Amino acid sequence: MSSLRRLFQYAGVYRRDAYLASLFSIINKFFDILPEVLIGVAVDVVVNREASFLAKLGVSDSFHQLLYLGVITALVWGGESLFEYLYQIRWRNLAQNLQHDLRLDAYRHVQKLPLSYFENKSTGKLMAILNDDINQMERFLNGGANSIIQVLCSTVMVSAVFFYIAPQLALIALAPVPLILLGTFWFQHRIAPRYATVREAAGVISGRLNNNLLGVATIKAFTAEDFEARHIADASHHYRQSNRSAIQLSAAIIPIIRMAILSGFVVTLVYGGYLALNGKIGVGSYSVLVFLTQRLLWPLTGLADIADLYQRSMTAIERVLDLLDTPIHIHYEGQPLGQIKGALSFEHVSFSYGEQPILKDISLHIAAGQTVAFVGATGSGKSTLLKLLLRFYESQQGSIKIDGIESKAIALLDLRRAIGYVGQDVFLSDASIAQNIAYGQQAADITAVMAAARAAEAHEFIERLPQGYDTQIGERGQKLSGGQRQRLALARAIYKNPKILVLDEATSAVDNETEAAIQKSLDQIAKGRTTLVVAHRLSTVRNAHCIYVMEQGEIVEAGTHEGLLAQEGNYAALWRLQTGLRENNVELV
Ligand SMILES: Nc1ncnc2c1ncn2[C@@H]1O[C@H](COP(=O)(O)OP(=O)(O)OP(=O)(O)O)[C@@H](O)[C@H]1O
Repeated sequence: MSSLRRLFQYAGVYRRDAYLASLFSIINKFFDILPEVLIGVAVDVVVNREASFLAKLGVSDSFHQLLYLGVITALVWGGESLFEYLYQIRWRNLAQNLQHDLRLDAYRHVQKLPLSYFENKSTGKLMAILNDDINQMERFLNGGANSIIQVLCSTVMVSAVFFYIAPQLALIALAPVPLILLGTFWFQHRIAPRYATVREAAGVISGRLNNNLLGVATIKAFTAEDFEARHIADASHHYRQSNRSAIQLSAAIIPIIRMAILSGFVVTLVYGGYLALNGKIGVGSYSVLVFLTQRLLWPLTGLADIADLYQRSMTAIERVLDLLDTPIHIHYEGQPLGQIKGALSFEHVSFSYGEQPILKDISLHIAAGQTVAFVGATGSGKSTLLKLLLRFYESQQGSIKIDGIESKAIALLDLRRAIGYVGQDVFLSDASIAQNIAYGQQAADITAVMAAARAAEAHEFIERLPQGYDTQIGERGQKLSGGQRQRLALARAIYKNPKILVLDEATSAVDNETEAAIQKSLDQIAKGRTTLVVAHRLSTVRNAHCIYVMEQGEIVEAGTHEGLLAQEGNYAALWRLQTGLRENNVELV
């Protein structure tokens, strides 16, 4: 029940809707049961005529009694239909509203989680929760909730009629009900973990599919189709197995409950018939009881089905609510960041993703408006340092300051708004080029978009595209070349017009000539901004005010290009290597 309680708490604003929907379900059930009682009254009319129940109410003529009965029946059916319509509308709209809220809340929450969360979770599994699991709720609220209420109602209403007509018989006929309810609870308890395994397995399939669809070109290039198909087959097999185990239990419950029902039905049929034969109850009452046993006990077979649906939905909802309860562990709040100059300082910053230290006691100061570069061996921690600035991760020791303000004290969104970032993995949306450059803005300022594209040396290639700035670039920008994608990412950061520009290998995929052109515009753009650049090609960073050479998480050399050459250290050796190869016309770097 705890999942249902959690769902109720979550759906607080819809409580009124849920109560109304439940009320309509109850009224509908009331009308639904009445025809059986009316059959009894009809039998009573034709058997007892002037001595019938209706005659006692004052309708003495038998024919009039029948007419009277006909009108009541029409009203009852009309009422049943009306309230069926009303409860359907309420429950189904409630399902849609709740699902919509839950989907948005879950998505918003996921967006706030730290990057480390995503590194430890498969995207596919998250997709399974955000999509499939949330959709499960619709199934439950569309039918399940109403069915539970109606089964409970019919049990209460029919029991009342039973006790009114034949209390002894009622006790015997209803004896299986508690057993059925207990059995259903037991079943629900047993099947819950099996459904949890099924949902997990569904998440794994979704994860694998997602991974493979993203890597379809690699799969083809390595002719790994069969290999990957086997992976999917394994995941699908696991899904099938876990479902099989759930099905085994789920399929047994209805036949078992039916047997329990059978006992109640046989008792009413035989014992009730015996009472009628001996004149202890009337024929009309007997027929009402037989019909009502049907009406009472049959829906109880459905109870198992409902319990099954309930458990499946609750397992899914539990996963969504757990996701919503995942602590964010990031301080979004903080002091607002007004207009900044862009001075940066790293003071004794140390960081590790896990056990292994990645950055060790880094201290450096970047004056506002300066351009600095980080170079060095792959894996030495350059990107990590930039990510700490954006607070993708929080440093374990030391502090990073912007204009002297501790970055952890700044409102996170303000901090990120002040920084234009081009990461190593360019992410573009399935939208037009203009929308990608003006990313995150409702309306793109096309003049500014073009200016940013010019600065990133992207304008020419964009103009050559058939639809220019309106060209749709496909999912993740797959219709563009790697270099074109990078230039769009750069244009996007420039369009943002930030005080701090962070470029992590932002031009690694473009040719030397384009890079030189970008370099020229960047020299212009960097004016009045603090720019941090990570690059492997040293020629890109030779004009920086300061170049930091990193090795295994430490800054081992720092200075201007000329200064570092004069030091004759790692930088000078790397420079000679890169330019030496150039002199021999080998374009390797
Ligand atoms: N999210 C992560 N979780 C765990 N370890 C990570 C993560 N990101 C990077 N690392 C590790 O941290 C180290 C530094 O990585 P980083 O990306 O900062 O290096 P880099 O100097 O930018 O390298 P490159 O020049 O290849 O881009 C590497 O050993 C890497 O394996």
